[in-house]
Amino acid sequence: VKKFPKISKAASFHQSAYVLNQFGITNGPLTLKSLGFKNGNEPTTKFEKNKVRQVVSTLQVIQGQVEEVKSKRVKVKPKAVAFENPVEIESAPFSAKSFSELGLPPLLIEALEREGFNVPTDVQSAAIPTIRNDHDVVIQSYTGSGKTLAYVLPILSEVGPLKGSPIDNKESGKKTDIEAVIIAPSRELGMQIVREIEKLLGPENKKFVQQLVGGANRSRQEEALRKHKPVIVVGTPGRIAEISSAGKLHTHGCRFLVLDEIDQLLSFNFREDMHRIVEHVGKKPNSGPTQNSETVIKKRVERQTIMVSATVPFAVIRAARSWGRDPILVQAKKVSPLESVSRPPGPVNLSPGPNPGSDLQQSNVIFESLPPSLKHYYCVSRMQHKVDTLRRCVHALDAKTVIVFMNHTRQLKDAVFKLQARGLVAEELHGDLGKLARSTILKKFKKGEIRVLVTNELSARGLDVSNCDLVVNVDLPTDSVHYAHRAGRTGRLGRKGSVVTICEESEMFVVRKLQRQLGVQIQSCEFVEGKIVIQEEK
Ligand SMILES: Nc1ncnc2c1ncn2[C@@H]1O[C@H](COP(=O)(O)OP(=O)(O)OP(=O)(O)O)[C@@H](O)[C@H]1O
Repeated sequence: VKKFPKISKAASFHQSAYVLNQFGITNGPLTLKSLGFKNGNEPTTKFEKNKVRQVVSTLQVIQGQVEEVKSKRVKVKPKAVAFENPVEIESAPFSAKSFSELGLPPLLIEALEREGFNVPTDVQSAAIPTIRNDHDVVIQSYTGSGKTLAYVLPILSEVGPLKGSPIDNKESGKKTDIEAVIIAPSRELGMQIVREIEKLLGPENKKFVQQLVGGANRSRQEEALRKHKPVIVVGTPGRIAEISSAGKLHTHGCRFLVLDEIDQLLSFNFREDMHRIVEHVGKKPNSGPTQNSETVIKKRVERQTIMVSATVPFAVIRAARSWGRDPILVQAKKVSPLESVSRPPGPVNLSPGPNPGSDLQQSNVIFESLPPSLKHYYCVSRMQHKVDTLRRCVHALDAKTVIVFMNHTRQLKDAVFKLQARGLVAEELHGDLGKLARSTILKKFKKGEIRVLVTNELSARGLDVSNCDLVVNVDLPTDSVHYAHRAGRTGRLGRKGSVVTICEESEMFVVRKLQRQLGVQIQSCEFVEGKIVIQEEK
């Protein structure tokens, strides 16, 4: 290996990249240029310098691997870096103070300001430049940290009416192809993403995004595709695959494919539809590859794949490697090659078996998935007293907006009946209700007209009710991934929130297991005379 004198951070970066190249373990397009530095020159701004520092330290970990392999003179093979030794970033090099620092177009910044979004969250600061520089990514950060805008903003900066100046956009109105496909596992989540995009587009440009979720009228959706010619579609896997197979949705030239809640999209019931989607969306090359010999960057001819979730079990890493092109793992204060993530210790089912989520149960949740501001408690109660304990819990914590999780619809309905009988404004939300009833209840809950929403796993993922201050598990979640998503309905975007799990004595071992797997303290508590009493653990 040729030795390079250490001149500067940028040069050191090139050295790392060069060494890695020699061993054939470059992480694809992770170069200065690819991260947005003009011509790969020495970075000048503070933001650019921070980026280099971060990328250098990321690559140094891999370089360390190379050195180790070299000294042992064994066959060089990409080797995953154990995650116990992650790339630590001292400060937050990607924390931008404003959206304009991230190079978003002026019209988009105007729209953000109009909607009251002034400062990007950490994960947005990290994800936006990485996606804008053409990388496939896995975005992982805790619930409620703003992952939706982390991918929506780079898409809107390339696609639709907000991408350029008003003058440029006279032309862009004529574009008719689908340019971004966003997949979400549930109708509710899909609609929520659509609303987030519509808010930014404004009433006059709403038609640029179209929902294609299941449970809604398919012919109306097809009619809207024909009539409005949207550039972004958001939908559930079944409906998108269905309309695409019928030849009514043309996505071959699509530039972005987003898989939101990717770990859930990997479950068995979505398998066929997901297969069709990843095989078809953006698969038609629109121009031949061009290669720049200096920087070894290939111009992208296929879609850019963006995969998102708060929980990233190893199954996601595997899927991302096969569906994405050298994907990069983007977290709140860290950007690293996906290669640096190794399989967590313990048994992991590597074959995509028939058991949905078997991987989720067997492999650890390998990243922080819970907001740090959350407080976790558990309270022991007999089965027949659980609803009464719930009621006392709501009063003791003086919670105003409460989401309660239960596992079985019949018991869920009973619980709502009991709460209402005791004077609490409570409603049920589950899959047995019609779609109209579901959206009406959700709207009322978001407006604060319902104090306690009793629901099941349907609402665990992605549901964004910003002022939810308490989550209660009346039935235990099936595993730590489900706990994380349920808990994440509160404490959104740095707000305070509490999670209370009501369990029987015989279930306490499950709570301890959750505590270990998630790396959080779940304190024992009781509700006495309208107050919460926290008990010291023996
Ligand atoms: N930069 C920002 N400034 C203010 N509010 C923001 C910003 N980014 C996102 N939000 C708001 O924060 C809330 C949470 O965002 P979002 O739903 O995207 O979180 P998430 O990380 O996807 O959560 P989950 O993992 O639960 O799906 C939303 O109401 C969103 O509008």
